[in-house]
Amino acid sequence: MASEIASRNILANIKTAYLSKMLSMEIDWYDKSQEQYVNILSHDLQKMSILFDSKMMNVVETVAVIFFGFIAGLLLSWKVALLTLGTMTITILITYLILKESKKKEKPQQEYNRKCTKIASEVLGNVRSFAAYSGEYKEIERYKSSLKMANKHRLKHATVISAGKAFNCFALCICYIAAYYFSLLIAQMYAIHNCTYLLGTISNLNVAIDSAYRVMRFLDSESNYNKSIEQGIEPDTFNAEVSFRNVQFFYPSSLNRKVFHDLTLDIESGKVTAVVGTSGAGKSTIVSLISRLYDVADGQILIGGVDIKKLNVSWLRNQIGVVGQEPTLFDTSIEENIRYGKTNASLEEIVEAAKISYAHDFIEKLPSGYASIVGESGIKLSGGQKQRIAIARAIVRKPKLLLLDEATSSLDSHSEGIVQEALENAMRDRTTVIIAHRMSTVRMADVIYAMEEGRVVEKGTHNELMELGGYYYSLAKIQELEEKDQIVTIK
Ligand SMILES: Nc1ncnc2c1ncn2[C@@H]1O[C@H](COP(=O)(O)OP(=O)(O)OP(=O)(O)O)[C@@H](O)[C@H]1O
Repeated sequence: MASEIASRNILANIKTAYLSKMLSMEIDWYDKSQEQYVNILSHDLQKMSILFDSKMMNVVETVAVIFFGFIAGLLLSWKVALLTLGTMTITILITYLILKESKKKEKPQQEYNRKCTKIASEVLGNVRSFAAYSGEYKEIERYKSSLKMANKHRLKHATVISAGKAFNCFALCICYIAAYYFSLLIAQMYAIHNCTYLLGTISNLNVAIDSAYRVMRFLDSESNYNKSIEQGIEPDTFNAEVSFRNVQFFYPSSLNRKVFHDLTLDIESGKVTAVVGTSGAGKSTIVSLISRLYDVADGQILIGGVDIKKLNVSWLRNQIGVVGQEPTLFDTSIEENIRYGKTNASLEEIVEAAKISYAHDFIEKLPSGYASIVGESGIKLSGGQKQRIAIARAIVRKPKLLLLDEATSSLDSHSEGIVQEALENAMRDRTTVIIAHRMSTVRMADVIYAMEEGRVVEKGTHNELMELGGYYYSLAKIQELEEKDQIVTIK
């Protein structure tokens, strides 16, 4: 039993360390190797657990049986028949009770295991969102506590089963030994049974050792992200002025394709800057670089005049609010979903953020209000409602810089209207960068950059660029035609 407790704890620690390690990796690592390591999480950790399987503990039981065998042998004489009958009756009764109790204990254990799997898949599937909100540590804690609870219940369950097994072994010994007057035979039979089991698992053992080797090698590998979390300066104030200076960039997973050759652009503090362009022009990459999910290959990104590489990553991300195309909601309450933006936010702050993002009214109408559970990936809410919660999450931290990456593009025109209003409310008195396909969402921007294949081809206000009659103008006209086409098709 003690070895069972120890082995389960070791396995739980390895699982937590593995998830923590994955979350401590740079985003580019995810682009390259996440799939491979998720496989390890689901495959190798599973296989490796054979090393900690309770059946392996039968070796311990064998020793116990031999011991009890000798004790029982000493007791034998004229009471054999009575002893056998009595023991059998008690055994059946105890087995029934143990089975009943073990069923009860198994349920919570399974529930916590399911919770662990859910947390791991939520976290790994939305790693960019967690990085943006520095939420990985909170998740590791959640995973750890669920794993701890699963193990606690597993141990309760194992205790009941082990107690039953121990009693049955004892009872069996007494019965058989009493019948045959030959204790060692039974002990040997049991030992042979366990050896047979060990032989049967030899091939699995090889797989388990192999898997354990891979898991340990990964845990031993170096993670460069941790260093940057601890390093870097944290200026007293955040000046939301961003400058891209001759930036060259390629994604680590496709080194042969440069996204930016020589990108220079300025985001002025307190203004709304929009970036438009065809698909693949590099618009979203700008958002990833400002959040420092990746580092530039050459050139510089300056924030408030300081090279982004000199700033502390967590501090930087805490100053930024990001709203992406697909809102990432987690299967917890609305309140907790908004709190992801600021871990220590009070309920008042959460309500205030929800009011700004026009989410408060619909939240209040839900039966449990802010305590309503949103379901897996926010399934219980509409697209527009989810996006308004995502906006509340982005602004609860009162970010100096707001990055909106196609924040309305996945919505239908009805939801788009209200979300657009919520965004305009959120943008007030903030430096904002809008990445958008649709011209309607960028008209009001102070500056618009039109991009094509990683280069800025035009810069100006909507009116200036329309008058210019160039790239932006043609994008706007194409869109106008497409929208008309859609209206005709719908009619
Ligand atoms: N994680 C990644 N790994 C490798 N290449 C990527 C990655 N993300 C984007 N790219 C590539 O980088 C280029 C710029 O992508 P980006 O997403 O910035 O474009 P975009 O202008 O935002 O496009 P869209 O409007 O379709 O979202 C594209 O060629 C894209 O295929």
